[in-house]
Amino acid sequence: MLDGDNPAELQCTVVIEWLNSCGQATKRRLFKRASVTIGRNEFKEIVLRVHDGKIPHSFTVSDVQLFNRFAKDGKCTVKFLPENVQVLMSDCPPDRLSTFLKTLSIKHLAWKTSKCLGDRAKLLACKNWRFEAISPVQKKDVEKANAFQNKVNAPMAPAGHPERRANTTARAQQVKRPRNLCDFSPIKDKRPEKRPFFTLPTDYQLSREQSSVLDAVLSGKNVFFTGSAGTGKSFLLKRIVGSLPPKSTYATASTGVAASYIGGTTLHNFAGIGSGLGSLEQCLELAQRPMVLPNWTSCQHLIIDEISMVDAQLFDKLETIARSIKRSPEPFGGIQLILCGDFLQLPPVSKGKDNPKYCFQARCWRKCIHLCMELTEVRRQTDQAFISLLQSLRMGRVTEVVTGQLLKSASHSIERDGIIATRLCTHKDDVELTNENKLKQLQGPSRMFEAVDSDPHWLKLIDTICPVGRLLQLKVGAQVRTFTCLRLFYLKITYNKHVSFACSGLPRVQFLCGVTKVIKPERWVFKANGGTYVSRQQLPLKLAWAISIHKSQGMTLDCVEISLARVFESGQAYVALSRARSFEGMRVLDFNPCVVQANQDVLQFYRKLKKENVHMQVPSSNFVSIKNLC
Ligand SMILES: Nc1ncnc2c1ncn2[C@@H]1O[C@H](COP(=O)(O)OP(=O)(O)OP(=O)(O)O)[C@@H](O)[C@H]1O
Ligand SMILES: [Mg+2]
Repeated sequence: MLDGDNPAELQCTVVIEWLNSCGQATKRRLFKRASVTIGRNEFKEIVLRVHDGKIPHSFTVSDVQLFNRFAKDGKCTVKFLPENVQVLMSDCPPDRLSTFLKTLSIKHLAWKTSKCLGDRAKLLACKNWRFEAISPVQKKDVEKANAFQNKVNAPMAPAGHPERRANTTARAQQVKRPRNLCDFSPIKDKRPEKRPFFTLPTDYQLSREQSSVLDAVLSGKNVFFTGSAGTGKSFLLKRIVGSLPPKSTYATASTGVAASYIGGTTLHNFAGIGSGLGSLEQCLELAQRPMVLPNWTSCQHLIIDEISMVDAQLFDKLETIARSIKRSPEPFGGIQLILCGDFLQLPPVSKGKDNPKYCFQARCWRKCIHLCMELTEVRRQTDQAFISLLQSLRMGRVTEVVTGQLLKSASHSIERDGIIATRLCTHKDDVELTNENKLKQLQGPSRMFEAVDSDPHWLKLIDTICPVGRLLQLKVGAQVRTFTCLRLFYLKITYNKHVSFACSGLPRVQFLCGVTKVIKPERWVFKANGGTYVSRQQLPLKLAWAISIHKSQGMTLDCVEISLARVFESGQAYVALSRARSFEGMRVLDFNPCVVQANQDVLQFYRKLKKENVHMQVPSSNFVSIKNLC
């Protein structure tokens, strides 16, 4: 069971170090799992308490340094200057750590604006030691913290002016900031003056149904959650990744593109079993190589996105490997599974097999999954008529009205400002051909940009996970999509831009909104096996006249042309059509109702889940227990 919703409490590994005047630790205590809580003492001062269920250690947060450079990896250190003690926290769920630090920062600065008691007054007050949990951050706390920061940053009043003293006191009270390390208060002088330093800690909001999935995951259950395209499954997965302890959590997906959305790696790379087509013994041997074994031994929470593309045989193999390596008879060796995807989208890749089986048809599925949940609210599209059209296509139902609408869309004029719609193709060679031809048709010389990779040994992995290629050829007028690194791995994609070149030789991209920007190389960092970090530095661009439907799974597109004549998989047409944000932004070429197919086994599986739901009469209609199913 992991910690709940309290933003002033964290469950993590803690080391407390008592330092001497040279900064060396004279005493050290390790708490493998402790709760760190922000509270107040009997004098209403802010206190940080570390408790592992035995004797608590409490430190007053008066004069502190905070080292939070690695907060996104779930690590940070708080140094208490008067006591010369530091508390090192690690393996914190990154999102929770960020909220915790923000709460600490606001409460601490708000407290600094109040009247503090001196040591003598405290002695005279003769109060008993007390620790009470801190109240949630209120608007007034934020206002006080902002007022304090404004005072610190205000220009110095002239000597002798009454405000001079106030400035000086606030500056002196300001949290000490070590060089080259940012603390939890915003960096001084870099912000426009009028902007508040803090706002109420509002995490990006999950819908009610998304929250109930998160709760189920945090309660430790093995969860499979599904939902049609655009219901926010990957959005929620990112939040789940940020809410689990990083050391024991592995975020994976069946494809490299999907993995990069959630800041993870491919399931194959995590498992280290090559293609997974070898015998169980061979796969087990591969999984026990020194570079791979730590993945398995440290993994306690395994996340898999786009589960519809994971083959049943592979899932069964992984389950056996997990039990064997973990030496545990529990399903999946006791690893918590968080699986996500829509089985009515792309099926597992056949790799020579005639009829690959879906993951839910795996022998171990039933014993592995405790809960199946469904997200029902579509977030990608807002037009209800378009959402209904997509829903019937998902179920493989193509009425005459639907056919008529899709045929009509062929005449949609979606090009804007000379930008051609991105074409979604069924086959990879069509994509390459389209992009190459379009580039060739442009006048003028081309420029080649080569990536700088950290380690050629990991080239294959980098090529699979990194959204940008090693070589990028561009010409003036090329249509590209841009990828922006957000945080350590997450990326944001923007489409349909035109290229020219700046004097520096770097491409200048004109965005759809009219803004023009010179694009500089970015660095993508990935975790390879054995905990090594590998990276690629390259321009965050890719040619975007065409993308394959397989690569587009998980994307949202504003301006898209879809060619469905060579559809070869069930769910493929639905994946392509459901990428469009709006019906008006989509043009379907050569539509034929027979390309829309929903797999009968999947439909039956979903029907069973729904039926069970009715039997159980669970109030929330999307909450289903897997018990007695399949
Ligand atoms: N709670 C939310 N608040 C704001 N935006 C959201 C929320 N949930 C999802 N979205 C947005 O909805 C869009 C679709 O979300 P997402 O890509 O996660 O859907 P999905 O279910 O994974 O779709 P697919 O099955 O196609 O992969 C994204 O633009 C995402 O940012
Ligand atoms: Mg998704």
